[in-house]
Amino acid sequence: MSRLKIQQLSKQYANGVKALDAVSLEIPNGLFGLLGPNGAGKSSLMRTLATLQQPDAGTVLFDGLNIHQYPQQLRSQLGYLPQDFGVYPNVSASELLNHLAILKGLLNKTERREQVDALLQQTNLYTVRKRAVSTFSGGMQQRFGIAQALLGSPQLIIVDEPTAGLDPEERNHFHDLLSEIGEEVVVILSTHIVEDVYELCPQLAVMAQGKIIVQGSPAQLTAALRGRVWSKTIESRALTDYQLAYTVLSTRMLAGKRQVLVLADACPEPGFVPFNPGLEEVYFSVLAESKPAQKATLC
Ligand SMILES: Nc1ncnc2c1ncn2[C@@H]1O[C@H](COP(=O)(O)OP(=O)(O)OP(=O)(O)O)[C@@H](O)[C@H]1O
Repeated sequence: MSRLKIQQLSKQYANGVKALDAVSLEIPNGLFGLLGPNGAGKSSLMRTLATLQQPDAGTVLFDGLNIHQYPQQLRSQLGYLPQDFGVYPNVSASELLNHLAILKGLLNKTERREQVDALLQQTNLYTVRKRAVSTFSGGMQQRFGIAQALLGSPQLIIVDEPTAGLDPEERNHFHDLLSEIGEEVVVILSTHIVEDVYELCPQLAVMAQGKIIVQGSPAQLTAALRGRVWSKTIESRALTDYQLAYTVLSTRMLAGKRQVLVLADACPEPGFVPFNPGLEEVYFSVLAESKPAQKATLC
C-alpha cells in the first residue's frame, strides 16, 4: 500500500527553470530508487518532499497528511540527508549527533544517549565517536549523515545522492546501512548511479527534465525492454557512424574490441545480435527516448 502519494507536483524557479513538471508517484514502504541524470529535478523533488520548499502546484500526502499544509507534523517523522550535507563544525561525532538529537526533539537525556550510541554503532562510527566529524573521510561523513537522518526513528527517510564520490568499499558499506534500515519505513534514494538502485531498490522511477518517465520494479522495466536492445562489435573508428545512424545506448571495450548497444525495435543491420538488457540499458533507453529530438531508427 502506498504511504506517500505525490500528485501533479510542479515547481518553477525564479529563473524560469521548470524543475518539476506534474510529478506523480505512489511510494510504498521499503527502499524506492529515484534515478536521473544531473539536472533532472531529483534534488528539487527531495527538497519539496522534505518541506524545505513549497511546490507551485500539486499535493503530497504522507499517511494521508498533506505535508505542505502541516509541515511540522511531517518534519517530526522525517529523516533527511541532503546532497550537500558536507560541511561540519569542528566537534566530535557523538557531541554533534547529541546536539542534532536535541534539535530533533529527543529531550530525555538517557534515551537520547542510548539512541546516539546505538546509531554510532549501527553506522560503524562508535570507535571514532570522539573524533571531529570534519576530519572524517567522505564515506564516514556520509555514514554520519545517515546516523543523523535516523535520529528519532523517522517514518520517511530521504537520501539525496549519498554515494556520489565514495570509493567502492565505502559504497558497499553505505548500501549495507541503507538495506538495514527496515521495511516498515519509506526510504527514497535519489541517485544517478544505476547500481545503487539495482542493488537496493525493489521499486524505482526514472526522472528526466522534471518528469517521471517510467516507474516499476527492475524486473518489470527490464522485461519491457527485452527484444529492443542489440549488440555489435565494431571498429572504434566506426563509432561516430553508428551514433549518427542509430540510438546508441552505450559503448564499452571488451577484450580490446568496441561493443555498441543500440536501441531498435528490430535488428538494425546484419551483425547485430539481441542483447539481454539490464537496468543500465533501461536507464539509458529511457533517457534517449525522453530527449525531444529523436533519431529515426533505420530498421
Ligand atoms: N534554487 C534554484 N534556483 C534556480 N534553478 C534551480 C535551483 N535549484 C535547481 N535549479 C535548476 O533546476 C533543475 C533541476 O535541478 P535539481 O538540482 O533538482 O536536479 P538534480 O536531478 O538533483 O541534479 P543534480 O544531481 O545535478 O543536483 C536544474 O536545471 C537546476 O539548475
